[in-house]
Amino acid sequence: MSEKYVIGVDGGTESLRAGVFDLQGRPLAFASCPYTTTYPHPGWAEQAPQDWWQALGAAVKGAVQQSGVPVSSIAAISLDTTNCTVVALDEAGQPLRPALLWMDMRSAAQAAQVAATGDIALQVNSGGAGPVSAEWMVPKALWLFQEEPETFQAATYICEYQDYLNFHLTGRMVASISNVSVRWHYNSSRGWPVSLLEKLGLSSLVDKWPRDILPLGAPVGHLTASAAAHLGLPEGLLVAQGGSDAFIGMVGLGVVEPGQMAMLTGSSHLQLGMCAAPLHGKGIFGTYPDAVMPGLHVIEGGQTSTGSIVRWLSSSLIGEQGWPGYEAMNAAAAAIPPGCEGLLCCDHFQGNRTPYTDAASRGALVGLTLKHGKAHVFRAMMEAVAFGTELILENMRQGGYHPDSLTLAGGATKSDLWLQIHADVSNLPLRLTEVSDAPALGCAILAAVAAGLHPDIRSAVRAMVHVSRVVQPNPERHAEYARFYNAYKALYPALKTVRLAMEPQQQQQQQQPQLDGPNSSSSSTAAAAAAGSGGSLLPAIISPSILAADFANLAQEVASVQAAGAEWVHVDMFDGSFAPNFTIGPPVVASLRKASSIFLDCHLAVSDPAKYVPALQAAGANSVTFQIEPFLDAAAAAAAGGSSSPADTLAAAVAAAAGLAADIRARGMKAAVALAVGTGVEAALQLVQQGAVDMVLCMTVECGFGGQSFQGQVMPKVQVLRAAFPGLNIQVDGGINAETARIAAAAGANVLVAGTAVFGCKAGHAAAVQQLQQALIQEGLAAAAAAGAAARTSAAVGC
Ligand SMILES: O=C(CO)[C@H](O)[C@H](O)COP(=O)(O)O
Repeated sequence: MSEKYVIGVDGGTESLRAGVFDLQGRPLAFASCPYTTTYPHPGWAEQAPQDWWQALGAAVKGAVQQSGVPVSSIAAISLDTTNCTVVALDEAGQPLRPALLWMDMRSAAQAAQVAATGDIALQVNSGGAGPVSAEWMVPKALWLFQEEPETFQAATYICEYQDYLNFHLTGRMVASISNVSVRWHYNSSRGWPVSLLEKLGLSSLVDKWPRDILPLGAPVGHLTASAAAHLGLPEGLLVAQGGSDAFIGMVGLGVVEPGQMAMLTGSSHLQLGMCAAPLHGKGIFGTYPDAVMPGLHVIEGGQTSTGSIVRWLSSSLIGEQGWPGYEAMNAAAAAIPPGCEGLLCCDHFQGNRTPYTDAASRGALVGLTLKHGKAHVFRAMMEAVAFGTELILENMRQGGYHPDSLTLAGGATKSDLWLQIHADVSNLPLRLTEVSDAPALGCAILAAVAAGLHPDIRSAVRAMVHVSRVVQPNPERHAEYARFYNAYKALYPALKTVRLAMEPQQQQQQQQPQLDGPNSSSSSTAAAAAAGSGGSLLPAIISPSILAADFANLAQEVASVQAAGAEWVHVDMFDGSFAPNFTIGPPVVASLRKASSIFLDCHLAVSDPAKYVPALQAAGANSVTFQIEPFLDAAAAAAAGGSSSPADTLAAAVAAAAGLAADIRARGMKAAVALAVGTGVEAALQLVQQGAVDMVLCMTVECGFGGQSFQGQVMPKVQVLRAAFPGLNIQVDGGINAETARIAAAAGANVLVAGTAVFGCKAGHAAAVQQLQQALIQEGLAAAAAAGAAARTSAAVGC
């Protein structure tokens, strides 16, 4: 059989690049063709689809010509594009207006409307905590619907750059599973986000989307005569389905097995990992089922400014005259020890995508002295980017995803020093592959699979992706970086406080509730960071208790408090035995889960909590809190009449409670322990010390009924826990209102459960949630100011 070749096309932001590859993945030739982006208004970014088509023809012809291979030996072509780049097309596929490029931000208001629906489809934005990005399909289509209704109505198709090209190549309108899963809120088990669109009054959008969704590497069709003439290829040539550029890059990097993670570096960093099971959580985008490999899920993290910071340093700050070149800078920076002799950088020059999802966050250089030079700044920036990556990975690990390696493509691979810093900080091997143009190779792989030249994607990857180098982490360096990484983690909450202090009052009010910590499912505030948490990423969370809600309208009540800014709801489950009331069981939790993506914070104030844990898992609970008293009572009963010391009895209770907590966690839920008003703090201290629980609930009323008065005598327990564990989630529940919230926050609580104060608030749920958030924020800011003053005083004394 004569040699066969495939073409991979990467439709990027600025240009389209085509490559001709052999079946071992070796590129024979590449050709690129640029196109123009226009910015008609601030935040808008548009491209002309006709330009893409011209660029495709020119680049493919150029690459084939340069490769020298006969066109008859080309077996298939596949392409990826930027995403989500939205086009509105008529029946013939002609654009009705310029395309809204992926980075187009005009639909920010629509994105907020999408987020306010609280629909289950939004699970892929930080586990439902959002925010929704204006870059994505539904906000962009909603903008067209609201702002250009005539275009929306006239459009036969509202789809992607990808779909436009495939339609003109083959005459077939199909979507890629990759694009629709990652940016259209499509879910391969639930289908189109029908309930989301219904809530937006946008149900007609589904009819404008391509009807068929193809997996990667599936045949789309064959080149039409006119397309073949345009590309200089034979009519009838097979076209294989590609998808979103970065996600196809995963294939080109050989990232197709669970645990593997791709890191695409350039002006930004994108982390894309393969997971065996679905996973959702704060600060995590995805997981997207089947988006790349059938049966696997893709997890996504991202840093908005990475290579761009280094470029800013060289071109804007230092300038051509003073910049000795990357080689010299790398050599000088390599001679500086980890931690840059006290210089620490925050890489958020363009905000933070994950884990904080805070567009307003900003960069910083902290610890500057007259000794520091440009090589220190250069290294501090590289370290900051590596710390930012590690924070994303740490957040993913806490959610249950453990990457085993990073496979890199892009600009960062040019610096050996930067690679080693990444490997050391994250303690992971870094793999580099022979073909750095991973998206184009990914397309070539998909083309080869569609043509039957390799049996499936995995085999094709084995044959066509070759690891050229592995950078191993240095465990000693990893340990050395721990201190600086922890300092980096303290930067975001500290800088947020500084930023708020610099902003006008009104802006502060708007921003404070968005101070998100990555490891919760909540809005968070500066309060916890300032309340003695030592700069940890502790969130501040409002968890309205549905005990005070209208039980006949629970779904609406929950949607309403979520829209009001609460990202947890507290579900009190009393059995009439432990607590003198009989409330809700797992079936209600299951119904709530169907209706909402909100974080379900379930409190089992029952005599036998273990009995309900499997049912709560099946129901979709996110967190299970159990009372410690049944364990204390059981241990005391077992010890009665024997010779056990009180310490032994306590240890037995703690061991049994830790066993239940482990079971809860093994089932994928957070585990928490609750203390009744009169119960001492010792067992909780031991459970936290052992790392057995994620949160301690200090009840501030006796369990049973809402509407009771806050019992302030509980606060010393909160203070003891906070002093011992700065990073612990401490919840208070009972009689919490704006006034008592301040007392609890000042003591160190960062998770407030409030029933009557939220559901009984005459001014509405939003006003109630905001009041509670403000109480936390003001306590936090006051504490931060005090901490800052103390720090300034000691520095002055030191002088
Ligand atoms: O657990 C509870 C009572 O056992 C309730 O969650 C708690 O009391 C909240 O209600 P309120 O804010 O009305 O006091």
